[in-house]
Amino acid sequence: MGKGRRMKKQGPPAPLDESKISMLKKRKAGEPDNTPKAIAAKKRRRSDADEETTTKKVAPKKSKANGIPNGSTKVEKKVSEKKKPVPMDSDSEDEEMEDDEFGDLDGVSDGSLDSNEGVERLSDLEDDDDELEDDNDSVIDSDEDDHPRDAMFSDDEDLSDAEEKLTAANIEGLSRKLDAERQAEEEEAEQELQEAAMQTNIAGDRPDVFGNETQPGLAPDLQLLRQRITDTIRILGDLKSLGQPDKSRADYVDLVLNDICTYYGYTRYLAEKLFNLFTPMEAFAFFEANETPRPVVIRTNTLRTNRRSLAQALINRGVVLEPVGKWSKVGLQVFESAVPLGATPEYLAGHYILQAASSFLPVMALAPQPNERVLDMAAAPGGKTTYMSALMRNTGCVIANDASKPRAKGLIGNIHRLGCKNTIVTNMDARTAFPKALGGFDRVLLDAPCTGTGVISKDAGVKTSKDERDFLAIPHMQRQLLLAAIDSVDHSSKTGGYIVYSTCSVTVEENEAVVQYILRKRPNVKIVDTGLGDFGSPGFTSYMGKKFDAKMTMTRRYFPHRENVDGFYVCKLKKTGPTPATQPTDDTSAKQPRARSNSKTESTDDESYDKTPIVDEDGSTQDHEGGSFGPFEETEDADRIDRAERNRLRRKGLNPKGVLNKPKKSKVEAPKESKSTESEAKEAKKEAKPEIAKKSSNESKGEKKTVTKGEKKEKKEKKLAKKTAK
Ligand SMILES: C[S@@+](CC[C@H](N)C(=O)[O-])C[C@H]1O[C@@H](n2cnc3c(N)ncnc32)[C@H](O)[C@@H]1O
Repeated sequence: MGKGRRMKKQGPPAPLDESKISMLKKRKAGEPDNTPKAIAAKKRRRSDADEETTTKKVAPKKSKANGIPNGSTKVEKKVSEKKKPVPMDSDSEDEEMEDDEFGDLDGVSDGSLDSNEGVERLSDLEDDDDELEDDNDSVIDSDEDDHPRDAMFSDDEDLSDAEEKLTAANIEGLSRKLDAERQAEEEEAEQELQEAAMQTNIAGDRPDVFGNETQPGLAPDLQLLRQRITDTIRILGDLKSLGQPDKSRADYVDLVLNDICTYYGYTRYLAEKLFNLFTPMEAFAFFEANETPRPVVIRTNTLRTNRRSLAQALINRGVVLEPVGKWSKVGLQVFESAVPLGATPEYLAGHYILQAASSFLPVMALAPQPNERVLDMAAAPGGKTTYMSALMRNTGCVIANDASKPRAKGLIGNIHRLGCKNTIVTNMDARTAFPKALGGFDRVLLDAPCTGTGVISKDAGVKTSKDERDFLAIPHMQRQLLLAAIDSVDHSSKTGGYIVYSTCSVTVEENEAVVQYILRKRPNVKIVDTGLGDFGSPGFTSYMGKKFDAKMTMTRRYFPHRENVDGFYVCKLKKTGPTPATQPTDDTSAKQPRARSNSKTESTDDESYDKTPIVDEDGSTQDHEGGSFGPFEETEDADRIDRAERNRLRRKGLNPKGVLNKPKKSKVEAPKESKSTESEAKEAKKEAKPEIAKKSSNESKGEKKTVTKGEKKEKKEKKLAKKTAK
């Protein structure tokens, strides 16, 4: 298993410890380090002396994408021979992550516990869960120096003899883990030191980063390239004193973007889009974080067991783990494993699911309650559905829908394995199926299909596969889905009336812009607090000169380089009134019947009707939907998508007229999600509704057809009824 970020605790980043840098400086200068931390570390090392260890010279840390060294100094590493990586299954851990979170789960066992056992355990668990609620405050982060192991499971368990035994059994692995953590920290500090030295070197003069162009035809020197990226970023941070007088900011941005494309392998289009989300320095950290995998996390299935029993069972199998962080009561971060995590008896019995930490968040925000009616609109492979089912303690009903048949099969596999008995799986295009087929839900989760820019470390293909067209077509679909989600909720639900919208993408087009759009289209919803606390960062209220609703700060963003989790976005909405009777005709859901409502009373919550005009940063009122992301109207979206397609073909050297006039299947037809496999994507193509570009002109026909069929059916039924009456 790799070190560094994978070993790091998931959560808010710790503040930079400057003592680390001075400590390393001292060490470099040959001075003994007499800080209490260093003395404690020496003691620990001495007590480890019995352990069978080998001292190896390890090559400098390499960048995963291109194999270039990150630093120039060689580090002496103390490596335990017993150390094992975390095997996710017999093939590869990353594959398993893919499989679990996004892949096809055909063939997954449906669990080995019989139903009686399940029922018995359930009653135990309910007690456990109550304990969980009460004890959460006592969690001590294991990063803390004082007796971290004692407190490891203190959020959901009392300290006891069993815990001591558990700790003892795990102590060897944990000490190795601590060594690894310390080493990762030292490496990081070393790198910081080098960067600081580099910064000091260039602080005095104005470095000429434009001078060393790669010779045409020659492979770029990646180490030099990396150096130039850091230099340029440094210059961009203080252009006035470090920039060349004849060069503008745009010149430097252009240079660094080209270098980022060459170094990390992004298309220029995507590199620019992602770079613009951050300051240059932070953008660099983001691109770097995408090169290393996130920590392996499993979620305890509280329908089958509790976290403590699961941890004990896995520790007995040689797994080194600890609670994922204070923010979750069911997550366990796995550091090492002697066994494949996707094939343990506990896995097969449905005691846990491999699930990325950030995937917990939308469900925690939705907070489904026992006995509610809940819809998971895009559910496969079911990580979130099964969590919802567990939070509802197998009561009420979860409709788990997915447009892809093969993925829906995987969803069924997981539902069986984890023992969810309150779940019904449907296989429909959620844009048109809801609320037409079913509505009036207490809560709806829309974990939308997206471009996957938050999970590049899992799927590097995103770097080159997502183009302008995707960033128009996918947000378009997300808006349609979100409108359908809102219309499917019962605003007068006694316990709910909530919608959670989430994506594993970090772009504004797929997140704040989608939410902004629906706020304008559905004045009967308002943004509410996600309940996820301070974890993550607030959503953007402005971007590239456009302003969004002030409440957008209540939505949450998560980034690989900040929280060490997959990039994610979570927005919670509350429906406060019924869907307006007259809907604009530019979205599909507008043409559908309204959600089933239990009450005819309208909400009087004026706060939800935020009529404040959205203004640009220059003060002008946006006279179109969504500002620069709009106008989001069906026909105009189709035009934009067509234009983007023509540009793409031209860039490829093809004649758009010749190509586009041929009858062909559009890429938009299958809202290919970065996480799905190719076969799933093909299936999704079959399943998905007609392409958006064609849709604009055909939709009205399609709608008419449906209406005509419906009318015919109605007439027939009336005739039949008359006959019967006669
Ligand atoms: C981000 S994944 C969902 C992951 C899932 N929520 C989980 O936690 O396991 C998005 C899903 O949306 C599905 N999808 C795409 N277009 C859809 C549509 N129009 N209606 C319903 N589902 C759709 C894809 O097949 C994919 O499984």
